[in-house]
Amino acid sequence: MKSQSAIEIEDLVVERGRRRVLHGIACAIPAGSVTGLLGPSGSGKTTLIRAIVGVQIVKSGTVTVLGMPAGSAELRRRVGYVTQAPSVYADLSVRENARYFASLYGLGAREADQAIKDVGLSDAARQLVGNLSGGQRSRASLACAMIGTPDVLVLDEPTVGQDPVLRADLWGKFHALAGQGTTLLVSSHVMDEARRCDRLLLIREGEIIADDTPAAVRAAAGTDDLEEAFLRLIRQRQEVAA
Ligand SMILES: Nc1ncnc2c1ncn2[C@@H]1O[C@H](COP(=O)(O)OP(=O)(O)OP(=O)(O)O)[C@@H](O)[C@H]1O
Repeated sequence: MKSQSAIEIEDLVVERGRRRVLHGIACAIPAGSVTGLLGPSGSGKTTLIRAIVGVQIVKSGTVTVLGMPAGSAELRRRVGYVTQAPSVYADLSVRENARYFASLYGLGAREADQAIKDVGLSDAARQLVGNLSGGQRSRASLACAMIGTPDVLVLDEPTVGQDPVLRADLWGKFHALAGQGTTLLVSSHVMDEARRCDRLLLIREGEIIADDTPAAVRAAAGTDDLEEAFLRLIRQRQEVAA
């Protein structure tokens, strides 16, 4: 059976600062999976994410999330979004932040503490967020976004600044959430993270150049190395265009 799509994008065109940055993107992101959005800096990852969470003005095209137009009021509680800039209160402790976000969902201390544990921040739970390292702060944001188990969780470069052990733990957590039915879209410009995804969307200069499983991307490019595969797919496109 074909898995249902949680996010569907058709002919999406976005202009920023009078420059076209997404050129007619079309893709479908299956429900209950971890999809990696990978591409170089400036390729349009954050812009695409902004369109999915409904905060980006689009020139044309459609973005449908859980069967509704992106940005619909009903999606607010069902879609979690972690931006690159931490979105937690610096003058509250990690625990106070988590409990505050839990209260918005009618949840309590138990769920808040579990989310803190899930991102490996239990030891820092009493610290003010303003006193944390950058990597710890972004994990605090992630914990708050995971509370309430949204149906769709969109994470913009969530593993930047994390050490390799924590990165592996976080990816484990992403897959556990997907196993429970959450659809995750995780952006990264680190190709090493691509192998950890169920599916990949490779984006370059505002165009999708691959939308498949890591294994299929490797096979299409004829290499086991995903970074090399990305380069080969770019070259293939350039040859076709020439
Ligand atoms: N507010 C803005 N006004 C004008 N142009 C913008 C704005 N924000 C981004 N851009 C441009 O849009 C393009 C896509 O940017 P975007 O932030 O989506 O890329 P990205 O892939 O997320 O990059 P990074 O990995 O560095 O975060 C870039 O060329 C960028 O310069």
